[in-house]
Amino acid sequence: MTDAINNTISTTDWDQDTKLLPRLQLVDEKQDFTEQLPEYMNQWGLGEAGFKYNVVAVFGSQSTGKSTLLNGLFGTNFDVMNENQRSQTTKGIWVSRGRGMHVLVMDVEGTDGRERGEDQDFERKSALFSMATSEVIILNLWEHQVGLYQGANMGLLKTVFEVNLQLFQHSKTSKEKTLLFFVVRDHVGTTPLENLAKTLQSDLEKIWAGLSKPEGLEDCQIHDYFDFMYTGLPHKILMPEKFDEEVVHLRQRFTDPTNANFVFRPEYHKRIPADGYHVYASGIWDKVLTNKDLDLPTQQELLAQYRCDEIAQTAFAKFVEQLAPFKSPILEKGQIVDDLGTQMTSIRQEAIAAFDKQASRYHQAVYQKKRQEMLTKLNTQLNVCFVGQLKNLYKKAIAQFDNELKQKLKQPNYNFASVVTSALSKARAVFVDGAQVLVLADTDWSYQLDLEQLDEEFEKVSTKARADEFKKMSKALTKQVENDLAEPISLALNDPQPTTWSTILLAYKSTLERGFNSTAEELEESVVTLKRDAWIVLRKKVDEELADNMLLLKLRTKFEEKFRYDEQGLPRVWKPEDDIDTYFKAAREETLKLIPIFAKIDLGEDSVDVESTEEFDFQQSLTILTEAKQIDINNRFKRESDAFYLEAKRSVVATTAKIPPWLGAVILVLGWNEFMAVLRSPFYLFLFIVMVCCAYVVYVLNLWGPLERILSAVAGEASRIAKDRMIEGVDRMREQAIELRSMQTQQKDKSE
Ligand SMILES: Nc1nc2c(ncn2[C@@H]2O[C@H](COP(=O)(O)OP(=O)(O)OP(=O)(O)O)[C@@H](O)[C@H]2O)c(=O)[nH]1
Repeated sequence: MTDAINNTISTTDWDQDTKLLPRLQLVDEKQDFTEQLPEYMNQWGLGEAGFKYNVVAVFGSQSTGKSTLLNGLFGTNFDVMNENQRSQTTKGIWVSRGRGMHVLVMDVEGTDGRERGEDQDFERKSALFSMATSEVIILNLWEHQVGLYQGANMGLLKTVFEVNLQLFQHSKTSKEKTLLFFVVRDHVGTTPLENLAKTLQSDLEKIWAGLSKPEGLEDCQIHDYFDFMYTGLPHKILMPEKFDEEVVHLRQRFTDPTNANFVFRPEYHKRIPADGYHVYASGIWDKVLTNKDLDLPTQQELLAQYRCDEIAQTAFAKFVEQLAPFKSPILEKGQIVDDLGTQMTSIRQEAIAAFDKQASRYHQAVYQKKRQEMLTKLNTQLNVCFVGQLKNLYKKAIAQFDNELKQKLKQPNYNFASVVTSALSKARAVFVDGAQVLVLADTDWSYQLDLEQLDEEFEKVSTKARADEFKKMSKALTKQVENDLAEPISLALNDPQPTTWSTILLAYKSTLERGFNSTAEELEESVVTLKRDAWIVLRKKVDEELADNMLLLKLRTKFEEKFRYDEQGLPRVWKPEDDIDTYFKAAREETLKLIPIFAKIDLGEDSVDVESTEEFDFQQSLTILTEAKQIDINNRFKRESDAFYLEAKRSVVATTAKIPPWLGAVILVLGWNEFMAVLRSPFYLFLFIVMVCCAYVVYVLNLWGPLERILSAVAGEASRIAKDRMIEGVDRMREQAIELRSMQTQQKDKSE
């Protein structure tokens, strides 16, 4: 701020700035404030001047050569009264820029205006306005007016002081000073300027003392608010050259900061940035017109608020424009903008810089407040992109995790846990790296919640993958167990021994060892389930093998082995002297002893690591046959074995049913003739030998059974055919009988 004020004036060369400067009626006769000031400020090249401009206003009685003085001093072209008409020329307030300098020059309508009559109202209003907007007030007065305490000028000065007190009544601490620059016109020189100044000064103090001061400002001094400067100018009409020379000399005080009497000292500056001057000036005039309380600090604050809002709006509009290209791909297309963090920072930086550039010149408290508001507004907009990009990063991370898992799990020889860990860390990095750079400074943005949610989502995906993996493994293991155990179980159960179950358990364990790969070990909780599943498969296989019929078959086979075969494994041919009952009992007892072996899986010394669940009871799974079932099987087997017993008994009877020797003697005696006839007849002998040979072959090849069946089949067929023939013959006979009877009946009818 200090630097800005130190550079309050910026001058260009008087001689080079020859372009005609346009002037503007700031307040017209109807007391309306112009709307063209911003436009003129730009034309005058002051729009962007910041604090580098000064304002001077001229006050004085009407037709005291004010416009002439300003035109001479500042190169302006305010209207000057035509000598012939001598009527008021300046109406309202006019403003222009000084030639070759950044100075706004205000030509104020003359006071005690004859043409306004007793209307002192405008004088007060213009005084208030000039005091509020200008750093230097030139008070123009004729030399002969000096010392006339009751004169028109004194009334004007009284007004100036009063309005000044009004302007600063609320600001007890900071008293902004204004320079009152008295220009004594037509200064002849007989009374030295110093004497005139003294007279004026004492008059001013008298006026000041006579003022009724506002509450709290009773003791304030005139010098608290004003600095004074006095100068005289020769008669313009009588001594034009001298007048012009003095004016040029006087101009130095307005243009040369190094001049000892330089008027635009920093402490007089109203600290209104040039771009806000029109708002400030029109606001002041508005207050002046409506006769509302006017105090400068409040006005400056109001101006700051208004202008800061305006500046913020412009900066914000540009910011929105710059942000738009990022918003749409993020929000509508779900894209991820790579350098979004950097882009957001730079766009925000640019907007803040644009705001700072102009707004920082205004009331500091207001500026800081508005800056904070602006920052919040920018951050709110940027947050939309932040949140959108986070969402897109979130989706990307999940998709990447899912894809990588699927791909890696398709490859051979993977380790599930390491595949999950690596995919997880990569996908997490996608989100975290992307999110980190999005968190802008001066924000409370955080992606922690999203990260937590993402972790949960990762967990869900990996749980699903784990479940799939488990299913896959379980299926493979079940198949393997089925394949590997089918044969050993079948073999072991077909040859039941006390060691049967330990053989089966051994096969089960070695299958499990081969079935679990490293992945299974990673899936700790699953291993338990897999073991259980494998056990269930084993149990199913055992059930199949020991289904009722299969079990009975096994028992029967075992029984047959014992009962029908001897120790050498040869089939037994029962002889009458054999003790079939004992053999039978022994074989049956031994076979029945197998039922308890089959009935329960005997773990023996082995231990099987299978955990029970609510649905599955391991201990119960060891029981294959319940007590009732065992009894049932027992009974059924006994019934079946009875058949073997009977068969054995029958075969003994068959072998013992021999022809008695006496019957041979009877046959020989009775059949001697036939026997001899056979021996004597070569044909019969041959036939006999053939029959004997056939019988021998049938006996040797044990074809008696089939032969018997063939013969019985042939006999059956022959009897059937004979039966059919007989039925046919009977039918035919019946038909013939019927026919005969009908013929007889016909003949009888004819004869009658
Ligand atoms: N005696 C004298 N007359 C001057 C001087 N300067 C200007 N005049 C004349 O005074 C008359 C009024 O000059 P303006 O410059 O129009 O005075 P003004 O104070 O701006 O007048 P209003 O704007 O009407 O109040 C003109 O005719 C000038 O020629 C001066 O230094 N001495």
